[in-house]
Amino acid sequence: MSTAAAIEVEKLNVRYGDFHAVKDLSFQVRRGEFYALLGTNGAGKTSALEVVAGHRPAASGTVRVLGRSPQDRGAVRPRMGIMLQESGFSPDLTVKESVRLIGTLTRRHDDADRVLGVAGLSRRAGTKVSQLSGGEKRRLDFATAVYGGPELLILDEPTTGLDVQSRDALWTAVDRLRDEGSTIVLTTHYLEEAQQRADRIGLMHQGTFHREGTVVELTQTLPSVISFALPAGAPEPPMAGARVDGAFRIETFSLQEDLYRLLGWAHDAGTDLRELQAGPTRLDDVFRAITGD
Ligand SMILES: Nc1ncnc2c1ncn2[C@@H]1O[C@H](COP(=O)(O)OP(=O)(O)OP(=O)(O)O)[C@@H](O)[C@H]1O
Repeated sequence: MSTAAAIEVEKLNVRYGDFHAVKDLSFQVRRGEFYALLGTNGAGKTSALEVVAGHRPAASGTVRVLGRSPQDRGAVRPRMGIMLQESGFSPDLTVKESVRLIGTLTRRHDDADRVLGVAGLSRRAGTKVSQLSGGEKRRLDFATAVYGGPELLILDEPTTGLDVQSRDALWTAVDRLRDEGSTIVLTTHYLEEAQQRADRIGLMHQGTFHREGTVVELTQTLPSVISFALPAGAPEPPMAGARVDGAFRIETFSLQEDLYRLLGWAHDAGTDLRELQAGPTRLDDVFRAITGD
């Protein structure tokens, strides 16, 4: 395995008793890359990231983080920020104390007030963790993950439960870290978050990858769709397509070309293309295709 990668996972297996949650999963995240691990509920994303974070042992397989074993916490934790789905803060500590404690435990250095500002928690600095709302706890998780501007940032569903402003603030902070060269690994069920930012995406279902690639590589595996309706008595359109409830639905890998042809035909025939819709394949479509829904 090369040491140029931020994360190297090879044939990772995670088991819970008899249940095989992650099956022979292999992937690499390059340094400076934004990598999104997407998938269905229970696909095994968190289980895989917990191994990468050093929180869970693998049943088998090899995992290297920044060239080290994730179990080598003394070497890895100062360089890696982690926001998993469940935080383990002491309820009696204040927000600021919690951030400082994580800094001490991970041996990362930063200005606690700066980080609380980034996470929108400045006014909550002296509040006990037990008195935070769900969204505020999530922001505290984020604050501790970005404390010290880590080289590698792991974000497991970071925006779940956050209001729009908090989400925007989180992405601003992540984008800044990325501009500074940090590697980002994200899981999310908001596919547009990944579609907008990820350099590459791994799509997981039932413990393993079904696809991996850039957004363009993933979406070009499925056709785009052109749909429209025609007025009564109009001639047949120039390309074959399915007819659903009187509307035409044409699947194509040459969207622009076919659209051009269709518009030319409608113009020449003097026909309206009613409710015309045409759009590139979205990540949601690829996602639905792998899960068979
Ligand atoms: N501690 C555990 N004991 C037993 N089974 C578990 C445990 N943790 C997770 N699982 C099971 O392993 C599978 C993978 O769970 P995991 O949390 O890794 O999925 P995920 O892809 O992160 O899902 P989600 O998108 O719903 O968060 C699920 O079927 C889950 O029920």
